[in-house]
Amino acid sequence: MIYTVTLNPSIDYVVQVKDFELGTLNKMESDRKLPGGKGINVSRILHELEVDATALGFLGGFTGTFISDWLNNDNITTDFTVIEDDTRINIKLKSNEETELNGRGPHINEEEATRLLNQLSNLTEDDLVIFSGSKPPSLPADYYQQLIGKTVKANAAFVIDTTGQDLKNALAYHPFLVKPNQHELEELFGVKLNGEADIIPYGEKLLELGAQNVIVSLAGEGALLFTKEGSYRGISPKGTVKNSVGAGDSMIAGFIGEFSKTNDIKKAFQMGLTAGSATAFSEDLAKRADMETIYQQAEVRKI
Ligand SMILES: Nc1ncnc2c1ncn2[C@@H]1O[C@H](COP(=O)(O)OP(=O)(O)OP(=O)(O)O)[C@@H](O)[C@H]1O
Ligand SMILES: O=P(O)(O)OC[C@@]1(O)O[C@H](CO)[C@@H](O)[C@@H]1O
Repeated sequence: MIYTVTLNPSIDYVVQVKDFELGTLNKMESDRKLPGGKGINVSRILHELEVDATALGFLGGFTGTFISDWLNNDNITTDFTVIEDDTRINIKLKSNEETELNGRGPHINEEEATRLLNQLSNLTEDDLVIFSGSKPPSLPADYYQQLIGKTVKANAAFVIDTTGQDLKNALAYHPFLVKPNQHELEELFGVKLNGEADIIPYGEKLLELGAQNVIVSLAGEGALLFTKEGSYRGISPKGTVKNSVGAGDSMIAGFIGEFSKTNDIKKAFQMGLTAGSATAFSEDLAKRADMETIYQQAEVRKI
């Protein structure tokens, strides 16, 4: 079974404003509320790809209810840990540029944190857990390490899509996949990277540090995949970008979903590129039909 873990879900409040101006009254042209949080997005795309997965994470309050109702309505399997505090609301402001305003996240008490940890006690070696996104500040600093410890103890595989120290600490436990974007890779190693030649040594370094597979995603420029057997350049389909929120999550879901069906790393990468781009070309996350339409346009070349 595949599990996604979202420690910090959100309602994504997507608002469209024409020529947004700071310090004045702006009127929305349109607004919509979507269930968000990186692992939840991964679950939604896996569901589109007809791959079974269960969404875990913390949900609470009226905002939490909105998210669980929405996912239940879409027949997405969930087993959330219910908390007392309200799940956050993140603002995605679309104007001449895209601006994001993300909350820090709710308070999570010790009993709630333990409850989610205990859910991982039932993992087996047939399971894969996808840990995605930020951690509310009230959780212990080593909470991701505790979750990964439980996963590894059960011989289950894991993917981690987060930033900074949590990502660094995870590498020694041999994640099946990590997927920093260029900015996250630069932050991780304290460097500025210009182009593929600069990026390649740092992608390889993540393999040396313990990751089994590494994707460095480069938005419209596609992505690079590093594996023990070789490296690949991924070229994304071209299209009109409507929304970049969730493109990275879609890429992870496409990759893992396809790998779980075929065990073929190149096909998995092609589907990762496809799902990321299909989301970038959609108002919300991609639908299955969007992915099928552009799959052949995504290219994978050996470096
Ligand atoms: N403008 C775009 N045009 C085509 N494909 C895109 C575009 N933006 C993203 N993608 C696809 O989605 C993948 C992931 O995007 P990106 O590198 O922006 O990830 P990310 O920074 O983790 O995204 P986010 O945090 O917005 O979810 C890219 O490798 C590419 O395949
Ligand atoms: O604060 P985090 O967890 O890093 O990111 C949260 C978030 O920006 O990521 C998703 C897109 O990837 C959105 O649905 C959500 O609002």
